[in-house]
Amino acid sequence: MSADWFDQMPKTHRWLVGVSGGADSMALLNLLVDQGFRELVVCHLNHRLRGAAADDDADFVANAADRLGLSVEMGTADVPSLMQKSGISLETAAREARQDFFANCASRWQCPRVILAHHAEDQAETVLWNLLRGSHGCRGMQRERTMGDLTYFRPLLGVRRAELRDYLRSKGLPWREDASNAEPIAVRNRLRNEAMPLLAEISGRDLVQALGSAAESDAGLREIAAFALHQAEVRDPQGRLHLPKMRTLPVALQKAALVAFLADAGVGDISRRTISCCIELLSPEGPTAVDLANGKRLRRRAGRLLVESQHGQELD
Ligand SMILES: Nc1ncnc2c1ncn2[C@@H]1O[C@H](COP(=O)(O)OP(=O)(O)OP(=O)(O)O)[C@@H](O)[C@H]1O
Repeated sequence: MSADWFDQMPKTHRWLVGVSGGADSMALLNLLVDQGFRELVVCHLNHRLRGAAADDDADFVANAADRLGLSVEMGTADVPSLMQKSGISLETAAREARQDFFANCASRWQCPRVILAHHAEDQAETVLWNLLRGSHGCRGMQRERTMGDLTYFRPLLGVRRAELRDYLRSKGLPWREDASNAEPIAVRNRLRNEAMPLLAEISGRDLVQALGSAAESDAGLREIAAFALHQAEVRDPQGRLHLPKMRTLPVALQKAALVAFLADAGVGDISRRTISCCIELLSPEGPTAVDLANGKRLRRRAGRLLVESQHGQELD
């Protein structure tokens, strides 16, 4: 199971592990211990979403860490009021609360590395959801992703959910079942419980494998594009996009350059539509600016493309 990752990573370094108490993260935790990772900090956030069951999850995780002789970080977040305050979905609020929690754990433990238990089914659902939302490409989660000062690792992206459960059963290890996973409340749950089984039935294909391969191909294309763009020196020393050089590139590479540039500038949700609008900035006769998410704008100025804040200041 992902033996390459477990072999390559330094086992004596400290690592934070995100553990909800569910089967996936319990399997991850025990696999890491089996593989000889010694300096693990088990991090659990109580989202305060499921009353007493959430408190039981927290106790369960704390006890499991204790039995394994590992350090623990327990946090709480008020996800319902976060949703209300910012008008965001439950999933987004929970994810943002977890990111803040991991960032705090990282600074307390002086450890900028977090391991998460996303697996092959999670990857397939992510690709499908991104496709449905109109994202650029068949984008999945990355095995390694740096956000700010923190790097997230997902060594189980190629491992099936059933394999993780089999592993836990074979070792007689318990886990907590999250009742909300079976409820059709969140989009992800509907994709998992309704759309994916239906699509698999209709196509007669292993959908998880097919979507996982699509994500891998997409990641490969992004790597090739990054290499070609580096060779073409499309970024100036300030990191802006150099328009005369951009204009010499095939359209697919122009789009790849825009996607990478916007991602680096922290523009989330880069849709196919956004990229089609931005590509028009390459033409001297086209518009001079395109509105992006969060009040940001992409602007053409003096032969370069740059990202501005809503106050017209250039962003680094
Ligand atoms: N409450 C939490 N505290 C700490 N880490 C979490 C928590 N919830 C999720 N994670 C981490 O983020 C990963 C992805 O979250 P997701 O909600 O998709 O998983 P999950 O359905 O809770 O899975 P699991 O079976 O691992 O509990 C988890 O596998 C785990 O590593």
